[in-house]
Amino acid sequence: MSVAVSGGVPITAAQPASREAYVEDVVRAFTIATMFWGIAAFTVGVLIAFQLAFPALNFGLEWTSFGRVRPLHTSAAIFAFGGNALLGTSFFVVQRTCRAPLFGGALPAWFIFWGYQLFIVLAGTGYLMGITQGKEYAEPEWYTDLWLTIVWVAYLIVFAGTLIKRREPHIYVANWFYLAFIITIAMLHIVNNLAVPVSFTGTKSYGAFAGVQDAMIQWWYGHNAVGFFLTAGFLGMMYYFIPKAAERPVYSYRLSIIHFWALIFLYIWAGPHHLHYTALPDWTQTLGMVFSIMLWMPSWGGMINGIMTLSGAWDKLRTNPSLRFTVTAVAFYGMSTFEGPVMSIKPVNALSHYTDWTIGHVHSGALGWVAFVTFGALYYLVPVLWRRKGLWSQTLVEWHFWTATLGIVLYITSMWVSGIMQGLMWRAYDDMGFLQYSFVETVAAMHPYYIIRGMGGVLFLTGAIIMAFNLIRTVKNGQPLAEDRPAGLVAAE
Ligand code: HEM
Ligand code: HEM
Ligand SMILES: [Cu+2]
Repeated sequence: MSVAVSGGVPITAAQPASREAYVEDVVRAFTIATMFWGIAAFTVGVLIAFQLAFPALNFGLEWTSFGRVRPLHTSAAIFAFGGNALLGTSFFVVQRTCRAPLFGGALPAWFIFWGYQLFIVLAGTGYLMGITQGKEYAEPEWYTDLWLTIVWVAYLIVFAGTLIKRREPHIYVANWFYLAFIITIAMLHIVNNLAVPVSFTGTKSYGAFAGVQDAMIQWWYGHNAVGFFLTAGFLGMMYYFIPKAAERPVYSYRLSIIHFWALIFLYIWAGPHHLHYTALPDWTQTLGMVFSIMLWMPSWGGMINGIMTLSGAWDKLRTNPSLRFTVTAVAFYGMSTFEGPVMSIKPVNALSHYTDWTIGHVHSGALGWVAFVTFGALYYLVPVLWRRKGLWSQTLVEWHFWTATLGIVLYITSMWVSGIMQGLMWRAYDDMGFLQYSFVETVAAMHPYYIIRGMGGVLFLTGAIIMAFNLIRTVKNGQPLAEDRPAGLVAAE
């Protein structure tokens, strides 16, 4: 079936496959890396969740303290788990929708794979040793940043090169989103990490910006890391894997183009919603708020397009393991992109900022959207890449789905309650005009919610381990496809 063919000469499966083959070994490696880093990131997430409930788990050591392990979690989740998923699926999708093997063949792709893993290890080990720039989601020091820049440029060349030598007249919409992700992340990474190293043999550097300009650049980066790493790239995934699994064309091609450009144009301006009530000029904060509210529309445009692609194929939701996850992911995407604009409204942010409400918002996006869409992609990819008839166990998919969903619900609801309670306790005054609660009283009040969140994390992690087991079994014991389909270039798919 072809989701990508539009216009031009219709290509049929009968057309002889070319001698060239898709580069698939690297995609298989990225798939394994995604699974591996996912479990690592969730495990560290569970650890820091329980550290907040039981400080003894810091073990009194600097290397295992919350302050060092937290960035390990965020980077492992976003860049190692999310990043490997994005790189791997983008290489899979761009080849099939362009009917062209990767530009440059397997070698540059392997360089990107190992280069990216090296970046992850350099970053992670640095954090544990206390090497950090102190910028959230951009913690790695200058040498790691430089290395990532080299790998990323190679990635851009391979991806764009494949698009250029495509054999399809049109560039399928998933690739638009992947390309926007690659280009924008390059720009954000370079500007936010402009720094002068103290020496070439040392790890320390000083950033190019200072004061409020530094804050502005950092949150221009941070917000757009959400917009382009955690959103645009994963929308690319949505636009390939939902239509493929549903065996239906995208609901509206026109909507996909409109919400693409609207998303890109609006996201870039919304960063100041991270700096409400700071030294940032007031008009800038209002600008960030207005653009955030407008962002609601293109976000929901994407959600509608993803969900409506199922119209006429709703029954597949029951039987197709991949769709189950991707469609639930899109629903969570809709939820977190509704919550985000609400939280960007200044009086709302006055309550939510610094509280667990933000943490809940983050994880409804991270667990519900980013991780679920990735799980859906993995359930689709593994049988295809390893030429298996289907997954080893449908029942285990069912178990994964429900443990993970329950885990997310526990995580998000406990953070809503604790976040709003935290915000209200901080601002409560007594009759005499004194603060009603000391800070430590608000910390103690959080305790039960931190335990609930931790248990949610355990469920989510358990689900991921079930998935890994099922996928490994699929590779090892799954029924091979009767006819080993050649990896040659057939009709764009
Ligand atoms: C088992 C699953 C997970 C658990 C238990 C977990 C737990 C946590 C905890 C306890 C924190 C620190 C909260 C605080 O400082 O108060 C945190 C922060 C964070 N996590 Fe997770 N996490 C999980 C999965 C993920 C995933 C899959 C992603 C991304 C794809 C992610 C992204 C983040 C981010 C971005 C932050 C920083 C939030 C902020 O500063 O506002 N997490 N996580
Ligand atoms: C229309 C879409 C969205 C808008 C307008 C939005 C808005 C916001 C706002 C206002 C905050 C709180 C800032 C603060 O008080 O410090 C926030 C935090 C955050 N959001 Fe969103 N959000 C959106 C979607 C998403 C999605 C889909 C994800 C994840 C996939 C996400 C991830 C995050 C993260 C990681 C933070 C925490 C940043 C930090 O302080 O470390 N957001 N967002
Ligand atoms: Cu933001």
